[in-house]
Amino acid sequence: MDDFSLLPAPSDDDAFHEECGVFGVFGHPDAAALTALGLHALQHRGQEAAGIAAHDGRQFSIERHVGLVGDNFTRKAVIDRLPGVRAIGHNRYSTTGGAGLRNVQPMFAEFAGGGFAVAHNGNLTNAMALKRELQRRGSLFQSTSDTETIIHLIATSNHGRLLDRFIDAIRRIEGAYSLVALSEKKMLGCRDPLGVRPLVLGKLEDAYILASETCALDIIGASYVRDINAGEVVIITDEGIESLYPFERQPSRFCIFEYVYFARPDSAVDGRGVYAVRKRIGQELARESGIDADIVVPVPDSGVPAAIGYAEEAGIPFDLGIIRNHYVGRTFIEPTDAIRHMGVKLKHNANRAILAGKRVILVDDSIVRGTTSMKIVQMVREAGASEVHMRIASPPTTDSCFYGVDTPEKSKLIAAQMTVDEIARYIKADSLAFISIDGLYRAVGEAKRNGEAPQFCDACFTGEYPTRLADYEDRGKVQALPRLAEAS
Ligand SMILES: O=P(O)(O)OC[C@H]1O[C@H](OP(=O)(O)OP(=O)(O)O)[C@H](O)[C@@H]1O
Ligand SMILES: NC(=O)CC[C@H](N)C(=O)O
Ligand code: SF4
Ligand SMILES: [Mg+2]
Repeated sequence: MDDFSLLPAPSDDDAFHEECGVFGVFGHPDAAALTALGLHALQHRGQEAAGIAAHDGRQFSIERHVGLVGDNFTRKAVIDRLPGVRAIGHNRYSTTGGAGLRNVQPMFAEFAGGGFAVAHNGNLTNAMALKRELQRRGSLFQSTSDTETIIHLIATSNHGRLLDRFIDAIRRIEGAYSLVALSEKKMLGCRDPLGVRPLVLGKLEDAYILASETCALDIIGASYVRDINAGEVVIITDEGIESLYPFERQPSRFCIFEYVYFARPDSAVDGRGVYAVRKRIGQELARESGIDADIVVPVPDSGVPAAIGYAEEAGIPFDLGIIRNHYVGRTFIEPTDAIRHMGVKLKHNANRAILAGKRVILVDDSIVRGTTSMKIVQMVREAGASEVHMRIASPPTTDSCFYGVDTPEKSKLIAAQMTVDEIARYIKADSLAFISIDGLYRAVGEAKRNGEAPQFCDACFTGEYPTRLADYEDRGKVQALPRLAEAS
């Protein structure tokens, strides 16, 4: 029977969740410690689990833990168990397979030719079809993650050298992947042919660094060299760095939502500074849907740069009318149902002194289910605001992501069910406006969206997916459970 668990598990939570972060160091005596720091800088990309694999020239060692980097990779004893000048690491937010330990990355395999560890940000859209085929040919899967298919494709490839086997494998997978891998002699970095997920190259003294975002280079004092290109494989050895393009070249389709929400504002991804893009989104929003008001208030933290841009463009004062509690981890669970239904203000609270009697423009990055916006609008009104206008720094989210972002299924996305006016009534805002898709493209530096050949992946706003969705199209045909019950 087939395994439905390879389909992205739709999030049951309120919002968009993060994806994953990858990091690698080749040629530094503190490789594992630097990797722990890099993963800490990338913690926003995934908080479920983290792992580091290192190689000391003779053997691999690996540590994988459920939980945060800071809770598991700060002790010297842990870093000492990861010796060597080469290491790779991963922060996980699961998109395929459960959150249990067997799916935590990096994944490791003992091939006939040596050990191999791989860390993956993204999500494969044909992993289930490949898994079925591989299982029929005898592959024994140890996890329910999509990433493991890459390992079996390498193991069963007809090619000889590991690099050729790796290339053979990535030519068979579809979807989104930024990979960092470690073999006996090499570190590999690679982005899928459309470059949906980010990956940058850095240098620290003689060491090469690979990271999802530049903020992970900054934390270790590494310099930014360049982005890995869409469809590029870089091979880092003691001799230096080489690059290959094993796919037919095609225009890239970087995830535009990285600029809206996922990436850290102090990062540059795919060649653009995230903070500057977010401010420009706010400016575009103010031009497109400006309204008379007394203050512009961000929904912290993700709404802040767009709100600053909005306020600047509109000439309306910016103020922190909502304060965020920074100690609310993503995993805080309200202790009882009764308390959960009270809509406890765990994360945000109104700053009454700022809001009372004011006409308020609230700026947030996105509306997914509408839960956050509804709570915040109510909170701002209860604090005495005379009007509440909501402005959103992305177009309506109408479709799910299959490329490494954990989104609710389409039926749970409020913008897939309601018009903008209906959403405004639902969240009880005096007015509501989303940035237009062309406004978003202007903010990232394009004149407008090219409808024939969009410059980015924007499928969660347009429903136009840049790849086939083979597993999703097959979803009716398969069984619903992984064979082994998983703790998550
Ligand atoms: O419409 P909803 O389903 O409520 O989701 C939308 C909210 O989800 C995200 O925030 P989240 O609270 O996940 O994290 P953040 O603190 O990083 O903004 C996003 O920034 C919106 O505020
Ligand atoms: N969010 C991600 O990039 C997840 C990577 C991979 N699909 C997993 O579930 O482990
Ligand atoms: S569907 Fe949305 S979140 Fe997913 S890769 Fe495309 S733009 Fe990014
Ligand atoms: Mg938010």
